[in-house]
Amino acid sequence: MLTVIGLMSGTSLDGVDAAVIHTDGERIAGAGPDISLPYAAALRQRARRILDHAPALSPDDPELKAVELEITRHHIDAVRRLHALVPDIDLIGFHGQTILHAPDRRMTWQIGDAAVLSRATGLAVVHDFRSADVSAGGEGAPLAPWFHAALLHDVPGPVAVLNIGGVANVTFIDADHTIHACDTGPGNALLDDWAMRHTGTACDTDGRLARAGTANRAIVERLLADPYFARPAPKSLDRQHFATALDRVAACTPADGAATLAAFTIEAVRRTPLPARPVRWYVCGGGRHNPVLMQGLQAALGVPVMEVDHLGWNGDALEAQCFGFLAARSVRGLPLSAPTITGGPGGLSGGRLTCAGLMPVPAWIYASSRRRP
Ligand SMILES: Nc1ncnc2c1ncn2[C@@H]1O[C@H](COP(=O)(O)OP(=O)(O)OP(=O)(O)O)[C@@H](O)[C@H]1O
Ligand SMILES: CC(=O)N[C@H]1[C@@H]2OC[C@@H](O2)[C@@H](O)[C@@H]1O[C@H](C)C(=O)O
Repeated sequence: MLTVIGLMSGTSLDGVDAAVIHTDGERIAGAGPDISLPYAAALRQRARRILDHAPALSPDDPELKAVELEITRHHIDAVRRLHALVPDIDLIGFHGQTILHAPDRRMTWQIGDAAVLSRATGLAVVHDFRSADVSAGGEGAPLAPWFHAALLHDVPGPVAVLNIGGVANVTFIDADHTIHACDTGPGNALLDDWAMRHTGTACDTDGRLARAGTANRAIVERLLADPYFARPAPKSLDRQHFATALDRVAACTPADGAATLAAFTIEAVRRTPLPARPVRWYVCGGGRHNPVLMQGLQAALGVPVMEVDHLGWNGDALEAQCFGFLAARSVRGLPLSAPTITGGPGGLSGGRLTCAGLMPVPAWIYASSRRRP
């Protein structure tokens, strides 16, 4: 078993989540402490501008480099705090910040400097988890299903795990424990942008705005006419894929617009084609704190919908733990790709190892059964 710090900076751009996990990339022996370090509003805005302009940006763009360094600094800070609590860390799993995701153009771009993180912490870092799959023709996402399936190994299927982050993604585990996955559609990102526009807050806290409004069903149907929803899984999304949805609700009152965007997220989940009907849905990600989304999902799905916390999981640390787990998979050469998860070839591993902080490289890395893509 390795003791790994997993790091995630999600599409909501709210900050770094960091968590310690004990794992060999197949089983999970336990979890350690976790923390979240929020980005200040100014950094969120700068990161958001980078994300909005990413398709046209050069990798050497000075503002991109400055934001990348600032984001890396937050990750270093998060690792140092956890390392002080758990001294025997073997490895870091560093997702970075996705600023662009276009698998159809064989492109996925996560910023964050793994060499700087490794040097600053003295730890080996696995990063760039999605590129190998995308290069091989896969979606490069979602990757969390590997972790969800490991956590659910003794839970009878069919069940679904729904992650409501900026984008939402589902892991479906069938009765025979085969895994199917895809991004379902928007998560919180549109609601966050709408709330910022109308209330100046980073999200529709506790669904207060949406609860006061009425969803415009005609607009929801038009939004669901996006070709993404007709595509079969596996499939994945860029955070900005549905950005024009905000124009479609522009004439609504703030409350009705929020209710309509919440209904869009819910209806996209309901219409996601799955191999069988889950008997239960377990929800993780920040969207589970929004009661309008949770109650709407319960009504739409017609089977129990509960927070993953009911399973004893830590719903707020889950993605960070996941990238610790995936780092352990990576150094062991275990698959990160699968035809029914990312659409990439079965058996393909992923992630890149950087040991800039270590001289010599720890022996266990060579002792493990690493197979590089
Ligand atoms: N009390 C709350 N009420 C409403 N929404 C909330 C609340 N708490 C968190 N959220 C939502 O959760 C979001 C953060 O979720 P999360 O941390 O899962 O996102 P992420 O890690 O960026 O996502 P991704 O899975 O896309 O990488 C916030 O942007 C907000 O929309
Ligand atoms: C490209 C990218 O960063 N995708 C994220 C995003 O956030 C949610 C959804 O879109 C999912 O596909 C993925 O993250 C999770 C952790 C995943 O890979 O499973």
